[in-house]
Amino acid sequence: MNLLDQIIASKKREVALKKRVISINQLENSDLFNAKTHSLSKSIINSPFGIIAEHKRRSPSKATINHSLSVEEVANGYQNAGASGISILTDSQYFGGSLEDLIIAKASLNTPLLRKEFIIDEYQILEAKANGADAILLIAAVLSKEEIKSLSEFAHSIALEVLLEVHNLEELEQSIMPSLDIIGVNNRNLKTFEVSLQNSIDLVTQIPTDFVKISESGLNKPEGIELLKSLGFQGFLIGENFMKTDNPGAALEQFINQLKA
Ligand SMILES: O=P(O)(O)OC[C@@H](O)[C@@H](O)c1c[nH]c2ccccc12
Repeated sequence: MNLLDQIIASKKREVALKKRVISINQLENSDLFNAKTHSLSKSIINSPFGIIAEHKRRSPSKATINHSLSVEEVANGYQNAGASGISILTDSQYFGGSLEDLIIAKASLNTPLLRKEFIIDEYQILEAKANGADAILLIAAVLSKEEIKSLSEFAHSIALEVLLEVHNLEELEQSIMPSLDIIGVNNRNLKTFEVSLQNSIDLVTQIPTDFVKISESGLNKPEGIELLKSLGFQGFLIGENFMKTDNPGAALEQFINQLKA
């Protein structure tokens, strides 16, 4: 079993347990559930570089990245630096995140928030809304076409946008459908952790124009962003490059300044 299979197997157990602790009714009655959402896709297109900056304490491929800063500090730093969106990893077992991180980020921000999670069940989409997310991630590598359809339509029914992550042409062709807002090409293969910008370069022309296009993972050089932008990407999801510093917000600001230069 590869790591991605292990993550999904433990996610299934986690969701089953959580359903017994917090009911759907409780989620739907939470204050944030009925709060107005902000459009991540619009925020990306309305900005010259559309950077979604990620809060990420650790990852299976890198172990510790940054455990010393509060999510509040990181998220505020990102917002002040001009992030178009902020991605909050909520998986605890492999990434050291939590839904509480999302609530804390939401409390001080008006930048669109992405719940970064391995979503396999509608329950997690309700949780995303109840904890302040504006958008959810769906990963094509772990979902069937039918699942992507029903989960994305469900997200739209509660005013959340959907980022679909693909890693190769097969995944893209199988899963493209109108109920998606943003298509993200992951440069990291979640099964082997290999990173290559070539994934983004190869797939960009295959993504229909009606979707916002973003490139994800392993991005750490302004030149890479400029190249990908010239090929048609409108947004960029970046975590480790900022999180590995003592001041992720300042690192983002510096990165954006280099892009403008
Ligand atoms: O830290 P990086 O290399 O800049 O990558 C950010 C983001 O793309 C990555 O965390 C990610 C992309 N898809 C995911 C799916 C699950 C967990 C994490 C991810």
